[in-house]
Amino acid sequence: MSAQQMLKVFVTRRIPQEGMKILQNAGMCNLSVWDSDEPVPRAELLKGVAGAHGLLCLLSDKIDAEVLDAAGPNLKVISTFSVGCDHLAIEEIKKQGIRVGYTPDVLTDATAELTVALLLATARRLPEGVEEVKNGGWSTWKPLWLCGYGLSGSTVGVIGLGRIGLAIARRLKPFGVKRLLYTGRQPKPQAQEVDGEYVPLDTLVRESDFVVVSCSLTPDTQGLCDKTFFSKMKKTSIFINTSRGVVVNQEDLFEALSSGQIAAAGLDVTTPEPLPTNHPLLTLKNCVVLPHIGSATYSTRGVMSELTANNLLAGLTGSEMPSELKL
Ligand SMILES: O=C(O)[C@H](O)CO
Repeated sequence: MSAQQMLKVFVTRRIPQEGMKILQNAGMCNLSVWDSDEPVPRAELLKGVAGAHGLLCLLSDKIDAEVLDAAGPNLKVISTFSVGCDHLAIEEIKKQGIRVGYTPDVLTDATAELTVALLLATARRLPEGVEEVKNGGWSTWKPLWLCGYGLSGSTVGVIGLGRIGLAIARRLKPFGVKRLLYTGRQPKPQAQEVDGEYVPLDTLVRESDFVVVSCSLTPDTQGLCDKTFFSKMKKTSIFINTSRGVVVNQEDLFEALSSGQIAAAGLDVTTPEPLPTNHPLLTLKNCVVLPHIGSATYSTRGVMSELTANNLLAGLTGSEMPSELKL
């Protein structure tokens, strides 16, 4: 391709080299990269995207009408380095005939593993235990010290038995989980594999010892876990969220945790991200907060990078994408 025919691509962050190599070797992209580990400032995003044919973005970039306007009519494809697409103004994007690539499947295992790790860390109070060892709080073995809750014989409720929800359920079952409840828009045939019982949300919340949120963020799930929701949970139950922070009303969660309405919570996602270090949730011993690391294994991030690059190239050439979001 001649220099004039090269297609402009704006990449909003430094991404793993697997994807960068694919873009560089394609020989059709005039690449402009926000070469930093930190998010691109809004003004730079608007400047960088101007005239672009392709945009490779992250979940921390809000891609709305303003960005699409700044990009102009060349923009053919947006490829996001994420499975979640709630940062994209889908209706606007669809109206403008822009294709969207995303990264389902490749991060399912990593995210499910992290969810199990977070659930166990929260239920068995691992961060508290580690802290006590360091600060001299470990005086001797005591019968009731640092006791938590186990999965054996328990009821687990998964909100959203999609790819990741099912992978979580699959991993939890061998811990001796007695009942596996799930909710969602409709029953899923694949739930049979984990003996999943499709129940109304109200039943799931009331009967589960562990409530695991694994749904996508939609208008229906935004703020789903609120005061009423927490008030129905058992006092001994554990709440886990590895989907999106906005699914939870954090003030209501704080109240539920600090009043003893529920036993503990483990969150890999919050609102905002990062959660300010003076946030009330961080003052609670029974709340374990991680910095959105569900998919953070080296290999997963490498494969996500590859897939994001291949989606982008397919969008630029008008061919079939490995993973295209159906708009
Ligand atoms: O949407 C995603 O991809 C996850 O939240 C991070 O990998």
